[in-house]
Amino acid sequence: MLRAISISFRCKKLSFPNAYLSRTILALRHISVTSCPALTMKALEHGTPPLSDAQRRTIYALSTPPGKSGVAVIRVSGPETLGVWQRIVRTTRAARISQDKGKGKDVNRSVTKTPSILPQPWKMERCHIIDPHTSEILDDALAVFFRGPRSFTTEDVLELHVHGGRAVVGAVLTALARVPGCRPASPGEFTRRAYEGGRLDLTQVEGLRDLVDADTESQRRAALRVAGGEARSQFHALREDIIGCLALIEALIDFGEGEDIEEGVFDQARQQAQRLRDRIQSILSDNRRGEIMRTGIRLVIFGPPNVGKSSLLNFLAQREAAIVTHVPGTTRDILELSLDIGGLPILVADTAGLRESPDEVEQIGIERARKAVQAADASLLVLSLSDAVSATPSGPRLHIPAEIAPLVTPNTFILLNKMDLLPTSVLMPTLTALPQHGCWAVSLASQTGTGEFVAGLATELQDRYNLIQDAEGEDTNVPLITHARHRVHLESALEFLDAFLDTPAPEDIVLGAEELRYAAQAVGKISGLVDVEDVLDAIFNQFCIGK
Ligand SMILES: Nc1nc2c(ncn2[C@@H]2O[C@H](COP(=O)(O)OP(=O)(O)OP(=O)(O)O)[C@@H](O)[C@H]2O)c(=O)[nH]1
Ligand SMILES: [K+]
Ligand SMILES: [Mg+2]
Repeated sequence: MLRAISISFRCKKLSFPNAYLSRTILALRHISVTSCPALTMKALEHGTPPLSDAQRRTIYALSTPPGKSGVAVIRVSGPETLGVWQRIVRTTRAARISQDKGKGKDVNRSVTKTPSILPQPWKMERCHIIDPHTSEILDDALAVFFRGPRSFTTEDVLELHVHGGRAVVGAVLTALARVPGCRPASPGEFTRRAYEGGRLDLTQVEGLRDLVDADTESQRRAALRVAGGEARSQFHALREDIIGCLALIEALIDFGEGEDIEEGVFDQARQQAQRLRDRIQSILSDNRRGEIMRTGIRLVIFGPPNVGKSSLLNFLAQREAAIVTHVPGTTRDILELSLDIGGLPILVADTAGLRESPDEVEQIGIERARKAVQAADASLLVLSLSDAVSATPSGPRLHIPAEIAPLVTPNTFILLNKMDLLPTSVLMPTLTALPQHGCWAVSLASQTGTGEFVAGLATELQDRYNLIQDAEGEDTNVPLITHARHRVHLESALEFLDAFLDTPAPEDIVLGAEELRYAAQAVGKISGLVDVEDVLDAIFNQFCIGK
C-alpha cells in the first residue's frame, strides 16, 4: 500500500489527470506488491504497469480516407477521451483566459504553455494539437468533444479536425498512441460501440454501411431511411405484435378459458397470428427490390452474334470497354461494368453472341451467356433491325431466332439496332409496328434514338425496382428488406407462425406458445435484440477502420 501511495505521488508530480491516477491506484490494488517486485519496479519507473488491449478501452482512428486532403478527421472514443483532451488539446480559449489574467501577450504563442481547460461539449473549438511528451505543436486544428451518452458511440467522443496531410495525420496518431489507455480502433469498432450502447440496431448499422457505400441517388435515399431507423421501428412493431399474440396464449395457459379469461381468446390469438403471417408474407413478396437496389440491378445484354451488343456496352459506359469488330463471335467471356443509369445502380454484362458454333472456346462463352441471362434481374435482347423484322401481309413482324426464344421472358427488354441500314420507306412502318413497352430501335453507329432508349430503359427499371415518389417527393412503396439476412429471419418467423396456426386448438397450446416465442425471436434477430453474436463480427468487419 505504501508503495502504491508513492507511485501515486510520482504520478501527481508528472501531472497525470486525476481519473488516470485513480485508475492506476485501482489497478495496483490488484497486484500483490511483494510477490511481484519486477512489475512494481517497472510501475515505479514508468508510473504505470503496461496495459493489455482489452484494458485500453479508448480507441482512435482516422475517420476520413487516408491520403492528402484539405481536412482530416481523427476520432477518439472511450473512457479516456477527456484524458486525451487534457494531454494533447490546447484551446485558444484557454490561452485567452490566461491572457486575461495577465499571464501572456500573444494568444497563439501562449496556447501550448497554457494548462488544459475542460472542453465545452458539442462546441467546435480552435486549438493546437500538441505532443504529450514534448509539448511540440503538431497542428493548428479544430476539436469538438461529445459527452457520452449524447455521442455517436454513446461514450465520450473527441473529433479532431486537422489538416489532411500525411505527416500531420501521422504525428497526431502517434501522439494519441502515447496517451495511456488508448489504442487504434479495429474496423467498424466505433459503429460497434454505437450498437452495443443501444444507439443503433443492426438494421441501422447496415443502413449506415450502405450509406457509405451508396454510389447512386436511389441507393443513397434507401440507405438514409434505414440508417434513420425506419426498418428498425417496423421490425420492432412486428415483434411487439407477435409478443402481444403470445401474451394472449400465455394468459390462456395460466388461467384457462372460461375461468378468469373470457371465451374466444384462443380464436382471437389465431386471427391475430393469421394477420401477422399475412403481413410477413407481403413483406417477403417484394421481388427482392430492396436487396437488388442495394447491390445493383444485374442487367444482361444478349442476342445473336454481331448485332452490336458490345457496341451497346461501350455506348452505355461511354468508353471502349469491350472489343468491337465486324467478326461474329468477337466476345467470348462475360464483361461486367457497374453503371449509373437514371440514378439506378446497374451491373451491365456483355455476353457472347448466341449461335451454334463448332469452336470449343466460343461454346463455353455461349453457355456462360445463357446462364447469365437466366440468373439476371433483367435482360436486354439486342437484335439487328433488318434481320429481326420481316414484312408479312398483316404488317411488319418481329422474328426472334429459335435458339434465343427460350431465354426471352415477358420481362425481357428488346433493342433493335442498326436502324441506319434500313431505308426510310421500310423503317417508318416497322417502327410503328413495334411493341409500345420495353422495345426500342436505335443506331448505335450514328447514335440515333439512343437518348430515347436510355431514358425509356431507366423509366422501365425505375418502375420495376425503384421507389416511387409521390407529389411531395416522398418515397412510397418502400421495400422493408434490404439484406438477405432480413429475409432469412422473416422466412423463419413465417414458418413458426404457420406452425402455431397448425396446432390444433387448445390441447397443444403450450407447443403453440413455443412457436410464437420462436417467431418473435426470429424477428428480434433482424434488429440484433436476440443472440446474434455469430453475425456481429461479419457485419462490423465489412466497415473500414474509423467507421
Ligand atoms: N451499321 C451499323 N453497324 C453497327 C451498329 N452498331 C454496331 N455496328 C457494327 O457491328 C459490328 C459488330 O458489333 P459488335 O458490337 O462487336 O457486335 P456484338 O453483338 O458484340 O458481336 P459479338 O461479340 O461477335 O457477338 C461492328 O462492326 C460494329 O461497328 C449500327 O448501329 N449500325
Ligand atoms: K462482333
Ligand atoms: Mg461482342
